Amino acid sequence: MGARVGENTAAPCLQVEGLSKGFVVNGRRVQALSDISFAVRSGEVLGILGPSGCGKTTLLNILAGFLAHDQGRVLMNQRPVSGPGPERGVVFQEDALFPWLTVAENVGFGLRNGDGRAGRLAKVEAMLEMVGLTGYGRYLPRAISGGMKQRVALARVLVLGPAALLMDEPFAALDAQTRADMHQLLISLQQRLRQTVIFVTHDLEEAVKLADRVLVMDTSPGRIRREFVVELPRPRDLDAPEFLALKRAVHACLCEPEPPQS
Ligand SMILES: Nc1ncnc2c1ncn2[C@@H]1O[C@H](COP(=O)(O)OP(=O)(O)OP(=O)(O)O)[C@@H](O)[C@H]1O
Repeated sequence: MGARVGENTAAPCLQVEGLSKGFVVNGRRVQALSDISFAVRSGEVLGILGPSGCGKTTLLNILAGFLAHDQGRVLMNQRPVSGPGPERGVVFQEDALFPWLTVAENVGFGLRNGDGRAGRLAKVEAMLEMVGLTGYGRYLPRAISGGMKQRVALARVLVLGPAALLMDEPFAALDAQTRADMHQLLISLQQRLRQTVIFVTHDLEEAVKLADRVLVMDTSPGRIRREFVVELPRPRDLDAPEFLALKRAVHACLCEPEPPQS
């Protein structure tokens, strides 16, 4: 078995056991993921860090149920994941909003009619307030900035109350200041909602800044190399010696040569 981490959990929200996935490209098999195992506690923020091509998106797509795996299993609240489900909300790098719908309509899109119109509007308003977009409900996506679009994308998922939020490099396309603002937003949302979050990134600082635990991945095939527990209070002081020491340790891990393939 590969690295197995996060087992000291009372009630795992999400469990991944012995997960492998390959693709056939031009008649050649590419092993994207090999024997990945980890667990995520309810309310935990897990960062999955690795270089381009290590299988981060493939892993997230499997957790989301968009992609089938070859071996192993994924359990969400003890039930096998066999496709997409409302208990797993996904935010992508690109905002993927409906351009013809307003901000409020985008956020309310997945809400069920059972809430009634007033109930839906109230939920949407509350969520817009939570992501700092009060007053922007009537705007179309083309009239707001990239960072605001990502806030809408986040609100659209969170309004459905998912048990786990899955994020695929959600801030990679944003400029540095907007990215820092989004980090702040995610930290405050997580503190308010105690939301379970799993995000993949190739940005070392982002991983150490946001996560309770960071899993560092190997490439070819994608495997978990090591786990780092981040026991630093939030919001994290990026200049604190403990933060810098952890960043150095994660960086050194990323720079280690890949182990020989078995
Ligand atoms: N649909 C696919 N068909 C064939 N090969 C694929 C497919 N999706 C991913 N791969 C291969 O699987 C490996 C992992 O790709 P993946 O996109 O998951 O990595 P990543 O870590 O997310 O990379 P990046 O950070 O560049 O987005 C790569 O070798 C990639 O070429």
